[in-house]
Amino acid sequence: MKSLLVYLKEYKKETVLAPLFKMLEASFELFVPLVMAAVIDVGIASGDGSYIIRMCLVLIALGIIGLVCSITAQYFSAKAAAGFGTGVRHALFEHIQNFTFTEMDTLGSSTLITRMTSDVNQAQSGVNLVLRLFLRSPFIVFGAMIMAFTVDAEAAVIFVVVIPLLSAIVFGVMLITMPMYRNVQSRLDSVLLTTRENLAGVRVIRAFNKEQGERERFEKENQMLTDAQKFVGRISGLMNPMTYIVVNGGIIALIYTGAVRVNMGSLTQGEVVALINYMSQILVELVKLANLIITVTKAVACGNRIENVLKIHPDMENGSMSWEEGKERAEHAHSGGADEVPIVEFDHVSLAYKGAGAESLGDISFRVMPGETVGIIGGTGSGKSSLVNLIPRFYDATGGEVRIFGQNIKEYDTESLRRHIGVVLQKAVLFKGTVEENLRWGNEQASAEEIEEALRISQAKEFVDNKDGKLSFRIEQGGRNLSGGQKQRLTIARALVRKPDILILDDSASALDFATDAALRSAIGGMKEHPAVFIVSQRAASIQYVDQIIVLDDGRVAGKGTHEELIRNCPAYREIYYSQFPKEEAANG
Ligand SMILES: Nc1ncnc2c1ncn2[C@@H]1O[C@H](COP(=O)(O)OP(=O)(O)OP(=O)(O)O)[C@@H](O)[C@H]1O
Repeated sequence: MKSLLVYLKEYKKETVLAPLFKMLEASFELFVPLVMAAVIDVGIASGDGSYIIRMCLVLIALGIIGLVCSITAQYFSAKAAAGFGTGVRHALFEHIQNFTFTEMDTLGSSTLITRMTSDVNQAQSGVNLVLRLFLRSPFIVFGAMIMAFTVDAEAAVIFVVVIPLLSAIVFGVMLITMPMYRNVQSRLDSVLLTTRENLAGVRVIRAFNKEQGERERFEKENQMLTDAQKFVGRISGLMNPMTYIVVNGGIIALIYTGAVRVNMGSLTQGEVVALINYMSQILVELVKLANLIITVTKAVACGNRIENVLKIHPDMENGSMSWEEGKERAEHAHSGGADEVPIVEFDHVSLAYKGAGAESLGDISFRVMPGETVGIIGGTGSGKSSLVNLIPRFYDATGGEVRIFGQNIKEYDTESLRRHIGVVLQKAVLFKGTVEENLRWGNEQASAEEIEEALRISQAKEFVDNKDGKLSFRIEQGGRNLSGGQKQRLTIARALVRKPDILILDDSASALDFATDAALRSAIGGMKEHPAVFIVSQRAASIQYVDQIIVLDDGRVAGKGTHEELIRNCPAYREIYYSQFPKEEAANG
């Protein structure tokens, strides 16, 4: 939590003024019992009405001044806490943007959402409360004790016994509950994860009649959260009765001692009332302190969870070479007489995901020249997506080397690298906004002609033209007002608007009919500045005519070459091909 306090730096003035005004309020509060004692001992004892009225006016003045101080403190603490929360949220968001896919996989998005929202809110309330109470409450507790000593040292000994006892209870509860709040937060993560999964997959759940199972899963997670909260609540709940018992015991002792000492003539009635008032003030303040400690305990637990995310440094180091620099080097070497340098080269590449035992890719080697089209085919889980994900450096190879223009991909600045790669992922994701806004994600500066061209190549032009408002047609969240095929075509257009040097289509034509898929491939083939294209597909027809096909089987290259070569030499390819085109059909075709 400590390192988060830097986000209060901009609010130094507020962090000083808020506790100071609270202390000022507390100082006025400490005088109230003395004024009341004077009203009883002087005003009432001598029947002096005007004295009583004057003292009552003093009490009202003390109250008003205290209120003004309190409101001012509240203003400063709220300002500092809100600024702190905004700063932390901003830093967390920025930090998460730098996470690699590996970190995102490890942490999971639901815990990151909890940390960005409820954890930050909790830490913010902690800061707000601390600024107001961390000086005020101990000040009143010790101030009231000192005032009690000035009233009557002998009776005040009771305070010396009561305060440490109360402190022991308060701090004891705090120490016990601290780790429990951490547990509560992680249970909250699980509930959010279940909720998110349920909401994201609501159609599938209904289609498979799994509502009951999902309900039970949610209830189980929710029950575990409730149990954890109840348990910690019970322990925290012990604090108030325990503190009240001790304080009321103290008041009884005070009334008894006071009565004896009033009888002896060494204490006045007003002074006994003042002592009881001080004891009550201490009780109220300790209850506030206890609540403060509970809030702070939660805030620290939440702050630590935020800090743990901020402490994660992406294990992917960014290089400094720009795409243009890499390309220039390659061209320079070629014009100097060397062979043309491949735009992408895999040299004995392997990949084992973090936490996964086995390798998902092993010993993969191939070279792709600029403008070439490569097809990647293989059964489900054979590693096709894993392979193409290494090209924009979504993951780093755990063995071997991926090279772009002959340079290790790790030498490149990832931003520059990704600017030249158009990726169309398996799952078409669009954002709420117009068609044009979505396409401009690919390139904000794209001209109207470039957008039209991208729509034409991706076979999306016709359906966009038929939509109300055409490019201004509003896409709903997640693209739910578009069909699967329309979404896929728009995500392809978005990647094309970027005019990439490498275009990766990861099973991104799966929702298109054969004719549209063929028209798409032919339009990509006819592009003026033809990028190197990687087509990942389960359909042999989609990759049959490409320059090079890589056949993957269980993370290994089972074959590499043109369609004709593979039909002759690669049993795995033959099996896939003939399962989709029975021999007679293939022979006739
Ligand atoms: N982020 C990840 N973390 C851990 N393991 C992963 C991750 N992504 C993929 N894998 C594993 O790597 C292997 C290859 O998966 P990959 O998605 O690359 O296959 P694929 O050939 O693209 O499959 P499909 O055609 O079904 O999309 C699988 O065993 C999968 O479980």
